[in-house]
Amino acid sequence: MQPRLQIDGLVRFLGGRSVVDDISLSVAAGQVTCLLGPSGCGKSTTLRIIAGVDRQDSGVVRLNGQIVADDTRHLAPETRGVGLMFQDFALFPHLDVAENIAFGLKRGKAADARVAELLERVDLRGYGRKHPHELSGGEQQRVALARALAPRPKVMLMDEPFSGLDNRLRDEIRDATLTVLRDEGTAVLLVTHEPDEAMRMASEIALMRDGRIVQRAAPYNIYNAPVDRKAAAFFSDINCLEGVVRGALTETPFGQFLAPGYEDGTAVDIVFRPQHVRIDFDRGGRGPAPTAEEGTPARGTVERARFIGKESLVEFRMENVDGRGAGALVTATVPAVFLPKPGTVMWLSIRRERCFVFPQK
Ligand SMILES: Nc1ncnc2c1ncn2[C@@H]1O[C@H](COP(=O)(O)OP(=O)(O)OP(=O)(O)O)[C@@H](O)[C@H]1O
Repeated sequence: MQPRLQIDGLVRFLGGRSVVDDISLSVAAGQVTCLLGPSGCGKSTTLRIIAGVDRQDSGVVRLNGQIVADDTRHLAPETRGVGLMFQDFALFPHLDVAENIAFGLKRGKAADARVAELLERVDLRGYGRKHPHELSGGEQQRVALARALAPRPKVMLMDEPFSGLDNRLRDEIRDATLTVLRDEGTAVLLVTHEPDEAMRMASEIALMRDGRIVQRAAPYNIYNAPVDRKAAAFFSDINCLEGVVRGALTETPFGQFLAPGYEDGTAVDIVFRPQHVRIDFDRGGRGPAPTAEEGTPARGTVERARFIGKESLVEFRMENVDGRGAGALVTATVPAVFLPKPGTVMWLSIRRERCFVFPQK
């Protein structure tokens, strides 16, 4: 199936540097792609080029198979047939909800029917005659979504559309928005700097850094197979042990790790997430037996334990094991209240498949 949105080799120079540096991606009908990355990495500029409110220095934008921007062509934003939803989703204050939603439509029976359908869809039946100031933030957001969807855009561009909402409302609105977009079969490109939002919304995440896409994958894959240490760290706190490769292996307090493809002497980081650390009590100086999956357990001493709402964070100082990894700090999260006293000795293990070995930069 032809992608609804396709961009190839987009480049944009601003302030003497390329803030968008050779970006390519495509989004199919019914798919939500999240452009995720830290502030200033070029997400909004990419979106603005696709919308037609900014112009690329090179590259091609295709919507529904048609070129809308390349070296010679630049279709005006209003002729591109894309829906836009930005951070300040400002509704027209002097128009009521129904008039806001109908704004981009030709007046008539079909428009009335579409407005009624959308009011139903965003769960605002009976709100048509209200004015924006009579609505909560979440309700205004849903009107903005309905307004953007009214002309049945095949592609929807969203830039941090939920950032004005408070936390609890945000989750609810995100889910509701997703349902509506899926029902409409819209191809969505959503810009966000929040990994949680991307994990929650995306069929595919395009992780951006310094104007480039460093990894494109489904949320599960990007979380469980990050392309480098920074990509791993973007989604959660990480633990990092340092090692040196010898014979395609590297030694850690948790035994040897495979480091295939690295030359002897390469300095590597062994990266794993705190929620993938297993903790066991010390039984007379002994811990659990090593297994193929969990590797070799290693002993650590609790330095600090904190309860942070849903879970507890426990920090361990690792013991010296045959000269390996002495003094490394490892954090484990436990999904409950678990607050061992500082100085408590415990055994830590990590599932092999949850560890990533990256070259040190
Ligand atoms: N008109 C401009 N002149 C010079 N530099 C610019 C201009 N517009 C944007 N930039 C720079 O381009 C980079 C990318 O900006 P952009 O808004 O695309 O980033 P972003 O990833 O969307 O960030 P944020 O999440 O903060 O909006 C930033 O470093 C910004 O300072």
